[in-house]
Amino acid sequence: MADHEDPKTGKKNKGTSKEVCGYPLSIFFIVVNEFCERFSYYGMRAVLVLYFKYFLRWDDDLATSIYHTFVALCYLTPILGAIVADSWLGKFKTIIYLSIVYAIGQVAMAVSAIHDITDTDRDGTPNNMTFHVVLSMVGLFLIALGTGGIKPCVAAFGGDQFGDHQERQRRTFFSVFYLCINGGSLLSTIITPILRAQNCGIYSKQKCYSLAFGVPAALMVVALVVFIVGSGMYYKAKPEGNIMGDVCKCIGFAISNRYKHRSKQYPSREHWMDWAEDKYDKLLIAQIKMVLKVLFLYIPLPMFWTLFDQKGSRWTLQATTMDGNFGAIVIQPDQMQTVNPILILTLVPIMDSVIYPLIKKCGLNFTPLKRMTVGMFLAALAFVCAAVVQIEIDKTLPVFPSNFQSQLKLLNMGNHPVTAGLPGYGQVTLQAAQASEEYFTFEEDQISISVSGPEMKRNISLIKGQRQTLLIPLTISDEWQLTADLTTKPEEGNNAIRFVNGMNKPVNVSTSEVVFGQIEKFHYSNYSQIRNGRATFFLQSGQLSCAFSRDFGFGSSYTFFIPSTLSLGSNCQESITGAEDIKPNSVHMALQVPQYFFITAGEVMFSVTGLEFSYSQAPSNMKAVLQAGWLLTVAIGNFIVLIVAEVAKLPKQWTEYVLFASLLLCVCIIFSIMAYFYTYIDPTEIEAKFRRNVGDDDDDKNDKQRKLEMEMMKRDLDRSDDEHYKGKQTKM
Ligand SMILES: CC(C)C[C@H](NC(=O)[C@@H](N)Cc1ccccc1)C(=O)O
Repeated sequence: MADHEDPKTGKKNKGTSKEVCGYPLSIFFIVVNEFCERFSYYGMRAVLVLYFKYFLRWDDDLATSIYHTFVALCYLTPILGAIVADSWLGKFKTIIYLSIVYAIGQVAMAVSAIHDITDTDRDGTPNNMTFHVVLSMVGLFLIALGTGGIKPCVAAFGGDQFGDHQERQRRTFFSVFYLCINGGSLLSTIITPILRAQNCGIYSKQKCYSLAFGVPAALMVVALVVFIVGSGMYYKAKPEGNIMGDVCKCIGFAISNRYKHRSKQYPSREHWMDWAEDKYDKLLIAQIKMVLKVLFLYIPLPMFWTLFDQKGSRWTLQATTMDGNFGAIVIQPDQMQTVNPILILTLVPIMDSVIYPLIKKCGLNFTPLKRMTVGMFLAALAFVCAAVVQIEIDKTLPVFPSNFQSQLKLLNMGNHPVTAGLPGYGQVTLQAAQASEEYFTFEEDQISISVSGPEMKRNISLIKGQRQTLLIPLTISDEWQLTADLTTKPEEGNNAIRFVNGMNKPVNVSTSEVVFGQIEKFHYSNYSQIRNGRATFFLQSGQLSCAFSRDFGFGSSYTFFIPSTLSLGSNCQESITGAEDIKPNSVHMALQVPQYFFITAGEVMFSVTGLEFSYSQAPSNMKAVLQAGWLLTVAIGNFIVLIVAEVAKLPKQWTEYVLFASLLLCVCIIFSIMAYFYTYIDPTEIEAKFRRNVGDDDDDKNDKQRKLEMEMMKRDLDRSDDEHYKGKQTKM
């Protein structure tokens, strides 16, 4: 039997697997597994909302709530996976079984997105939507169970591969692990939207969601195979029975025993958990103390994730009000999110090889808890940057009417100039086919407008809180029309475009992608969304057929007017005029880079460190449980986003950013105080001391001596130093 194998079990001992450059070879399989798994998870997530909206045909509200519930579930299930791993199956088997569940879930999603399965009339839309909804919900549930369940196990299992002599390598492993997470997620968030945009199908070609889910499913199978291939090389710590059950019973006993002995006649004990000593093993009590100490420290942490997870929601919404034209490339608002993994891939190596060593060289002891505090501070700073950007954006946003106001624009549909008298604004002259530059604001419910050339006078009813355009007709006998205009910026950085037909006959308008439909004479079309860039519009009315092109930025709204003078042979490019109802976004998306930089630098300091900290401070039999505790802070953070957004309905977005920054700053101060009183421990050392003591039980030591030793150990546990971080007593 090889000397790196346990003589009793024949299994590998910790830190004794084949090494490459001082690293156990087994971790190669673990990091590749993580890369593929994260590709699978983030790739599927990237197209999920669109799948809900355009395939299942759900409305925006339902799509976003199911999406957030799914994400929250993914961070709640780690606790299940961790309990199963630490108490029953062990991490290796848990990862294998839950990965199979996960892969089945991904395959279910891919199958649920094949429209041909229920498209009996072959019109391109599924005929039995229930089948697709049920299958996709089952798929998502299995994925949440799988991804969440294996998450705490994979990180802890990776940490397990290192021996006590490989402390430095283990820390590097957690950085590489984080790089793999972000490498996988970056690639998939770029690739799966491209796959989705393809057309596929047997009977009819539709957007290819099945491929966008199928590739992540395949990657999950690859992740599983890679993990199994490494099987012979892993150190597999054995689960120690129903540890979570024992922990709960032990805590329960300590509390009830303390209560029973509440009278002053009983001497107090150093720690409330010491009241369990009457019944429970001292080692178990020591391990529970370690876990509770860390979990207590985690209480303020969800606030970090509350800010962090707003990248995907609030910040993406902010980007929709910005200009994403970077010259050679145009960035869509949701693509800004890829800045995070890109920065992670650059910042992690820089931090590890330049910044941290430099800080060490300066003689500063930059302990994990200090790093996490700085990480929180940087995240708060990111939100201050977001607030500053928001203030800049607000300056460029249109002023929409309040609930006590209404706004009106005028559009002269005639061939001659007209002068309109508006209460409070005097005389406004409009050339033929011209619209007023701005909206006029009124507080009245009704106004009287007199127009000269031809003479007309009308009473106009206005709607509070609304914007309207008054179409001034060609002749007195024609109808006066009021359009309902937008009172919000168009979504997702698109441009809202509509047409007013000033001709005496209907006209059809379309682009290669959008059909405005037939617009009756003197009527207007609905708004249609046009993406940024150049768009060409085709007009067709009887014999008349022409086209004109316009360049669009982001978030604008235009009303294009088709004049009555347009006829066969007319040049549409020159004849069609456009009124700018909402100006395009003018604040550049590049201004979001500083906030992304600070939040990502914060993430590197907070999350990468926290991952390793959760491993290093956990007792050997509760490594996965503490990883799950760490991930639980992410789940709670996500819930806080929902609650705060609902409760604190602030009038201005920038004030909400400042509120979040201030909350995190307060939490950061509280955390730094808590961290100051935290003393790092070496769980292996403490556990070894307790075990040694149990082994020595047979020796004929007198009771007094043993009691003294136990006392010293207990004190050790409460005050122990972390030699890896300083060598002397290290706080914070
Ligand atoms: C929240 C998780 C505990 C940490 C980790 N996430 C990340 O590393 C993100 N930077 C990944 C990402 C990718 C694309 C867009 C936004 C974020 C994880 O997933 O394990």
